[in-house]
Amino acid sequence: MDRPNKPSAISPSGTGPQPSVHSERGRVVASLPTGDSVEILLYGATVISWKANGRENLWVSEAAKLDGNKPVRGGVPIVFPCFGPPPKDHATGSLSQHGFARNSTWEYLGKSTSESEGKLASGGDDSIKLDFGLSSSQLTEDNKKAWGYDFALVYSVTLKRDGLQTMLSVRNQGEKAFEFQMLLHTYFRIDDISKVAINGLGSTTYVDKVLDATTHTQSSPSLTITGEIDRVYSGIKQDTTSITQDGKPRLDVTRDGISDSVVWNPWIQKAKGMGDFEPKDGYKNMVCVEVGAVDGWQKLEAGETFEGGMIVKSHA
Ligand SMILES: O=P(O)(O)OC[C@H]1O[C@H](O)[C@H](O)[C@@H](O)[C@@H]1O
Repeated sequence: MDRPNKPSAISPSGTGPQPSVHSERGRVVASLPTGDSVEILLYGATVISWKANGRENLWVSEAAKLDGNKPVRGGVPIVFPCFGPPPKDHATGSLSQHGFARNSTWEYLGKSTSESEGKLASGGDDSIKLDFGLSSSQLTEDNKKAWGYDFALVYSVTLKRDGLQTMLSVRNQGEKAFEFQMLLHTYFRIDDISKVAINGLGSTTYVDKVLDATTHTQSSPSLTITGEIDRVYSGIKQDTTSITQDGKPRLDVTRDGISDSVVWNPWIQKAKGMGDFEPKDGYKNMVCVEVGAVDGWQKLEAGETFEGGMIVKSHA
């Protein structure tokens, strides 16, 4: 497949410590001189750790399978080409819930570094971009049979000193148009769900999958979570959805090229029902704020490319 970003060696600019990237045993770990780091499994191209300001920002279940047997319960699984159980009468109808991207093994395409405006005092590079690819030829025979389109995904994960950027590019390399949905199913780690508020979704319409699967409009600018929640917000006007903890900014999630978001917390009963969700009271320490294109379908004609992703900022 095409490699849009040719892997480059990390340039030894400046005199201070340099960013580092290690790739071994099915995972890639990158760190900045600040100590911020990101870790990605080739299985699903799942980001399983993102540390900034000395703090882990992603929640991963203690019982998550990291051996390629099951999508990871936590981190940032990639949902593609269908969200949820696919409708039987759609071209994705024979795929499993959330599609195959999260349980396929991706290829590591390489790294590149750059110096953004706020250059580190040490003079070193202050961002590392890691690219991962998945194309139709890498799918299992079953998935190829279930969704026989010629596609190429490139997932770019950029660790910057002021945040994490993830971007999914979907290219139709075949001759037939196809339809898809995509979502970055991010499990954020938080201290205490009872002290968290989610802002930036006011006046937005959402489908409430817990209540009645019908459309509602959020009246309050600030959402607090006191029980199971599974809402699909679409056509969000504000680019940024922010998570506050104890009234203080904790994480800002900015959508890039996409305008839908899912807010999910399984709460007590659903957490109990998931074999790979541990500890059982872990629902108090996580909230999924997922960005994507899941309202209807994105249609890609032959030769077309779609791009959508997020930029997340973690407050100290
Ligand atoms: O258990 P999974 O297949 O990973 O799905 C976990 C959750 O993903 C999304 O947030 C959906 O909106 C939920 O309905 C679903 O329960």
